[in-house]
Amino acid sequence: MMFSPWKDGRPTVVVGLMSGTSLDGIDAAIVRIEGSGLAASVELLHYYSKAYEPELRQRLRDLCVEANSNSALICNMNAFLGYQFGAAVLEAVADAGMHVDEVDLVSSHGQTIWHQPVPEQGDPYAVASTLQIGDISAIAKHTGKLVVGDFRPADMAVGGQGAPFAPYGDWILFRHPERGRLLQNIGGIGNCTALPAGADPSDLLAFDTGPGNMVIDAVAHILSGGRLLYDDGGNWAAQGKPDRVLLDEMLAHSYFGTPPPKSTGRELFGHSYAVSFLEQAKLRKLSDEDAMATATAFTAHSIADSYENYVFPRHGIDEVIVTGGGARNKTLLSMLGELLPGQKVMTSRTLGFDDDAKEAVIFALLGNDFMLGVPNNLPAATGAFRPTVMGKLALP
Ligand SMILES: Nc1ncnc2c1ncn2[C@@H]1O[C@H](COP(=O)(O)OP(=O)(O)OP(=O)(O)O)[C@@H](O)[C@H]1O
Ligand SMILES: CC(=O)N[C@H]1[C@@H]2OC[C@@H](O2)[C@@H](O)[C@@H]1O[C@H](C)C(=O)O
Repeated sequence: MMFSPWKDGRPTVVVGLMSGTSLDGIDAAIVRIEGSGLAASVELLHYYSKAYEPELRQRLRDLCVEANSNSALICNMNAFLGYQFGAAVLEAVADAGMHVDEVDLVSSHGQTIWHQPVPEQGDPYAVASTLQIGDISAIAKHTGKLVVGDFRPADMAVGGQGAPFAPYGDWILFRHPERGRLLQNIGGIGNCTALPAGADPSDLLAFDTGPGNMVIDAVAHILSGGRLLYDDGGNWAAQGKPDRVLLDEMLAHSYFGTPPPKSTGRELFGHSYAVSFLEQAKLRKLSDEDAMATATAFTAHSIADSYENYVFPRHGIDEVIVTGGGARNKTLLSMLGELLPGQKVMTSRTLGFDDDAKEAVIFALLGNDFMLGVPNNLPAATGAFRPTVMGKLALP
């Protein structure tokens, strides 16, 4: 079964949907794509984002915590989010001043609620697994569009981590013939892609560096009594000083000593991590400002240490390009700049690319490849033992 416009080799208009681990909402990128695979070229036509309402965000946060979650809640939310994603597609198209008939495909990441790339030890039933919810049939029936989604399990089924996928788009969007670039996304989790000058896809090195905003957000939320969802601009952290002793304890986490490929999520650095961090901060009598500064320094140091340990020994890097919501945290960026004195640290906006849209653009590319039967995982990034076509299709 081959659909137009892929059958005729025409450019396609795809709505890529991404809902990240920070649980902040739905990003939609409407793009025009020509070609496929790593040779594709992509033009961003419109970017639209819709924040989750606070109650929905809280329910999703609960779904990610074993003690607060159950199968009935997950089952319901899978369908509910499908309709939310469908509605977001229609809103994005209207916001772009386009008609839904102009769209060929919707490609949806879904909302990760569990990601376990390394099976639990000692359980004979344990395998690598990952769960992104937001039913693609609900999106397809709501929008009347073909929908591709549920990409990650396919990579795991061929031995990969099911993440990170960003390197695929980083290579298409940011590779440079003369400059070595290090792309650092700071969303809920931090993930990086090293693109040596004139990189070949097999030279790529990519992995999750650890927490992005996840710990910072949780600490801001708890310390503000639920008033703040994040530390705007990093202003709160800027008023404090990181506690070196606590920071060193945090950086001794086994995740940081594990060489790539590796990926992580709320399972390691979610709510319970933040709660135990705050218990330690209390024992050490840290002020709220110092606790915020320590949580922020934790992300900055985990990123810089990852580069020192795994990237710089292998690749020449000239510039570090930061994307994701963490690019708006000035304190985090200045800490990162201080820890990387030999590097030019900049945001992707400096290069004229709207960093908020990047991940949604990448999922549009992955969905387009799926429709052509083109392998869309990057074994160099995910650790898979072979390339494969990732995704599943729902008809309108
Ligand atoms: N003005 C701001 N100041 C500080 N931090 C901000 C600001 N705006 C956004 N952020 C941070 O960025 C986060 C959202 O980032 P982003 O949308 O890139 O994450 P995500 O895509 O959900 O996560 P991931 O990339 O891990 O899947 C917020 O939760 C917040 O911590
Ligand atoms: C399981 C999951 O949803 N992982 C996300 C998350 O957000 C950042 C990091 O953790 C990355 O591994 C991934 O998303 C991006 C898009 C990726 O696959 O590269």
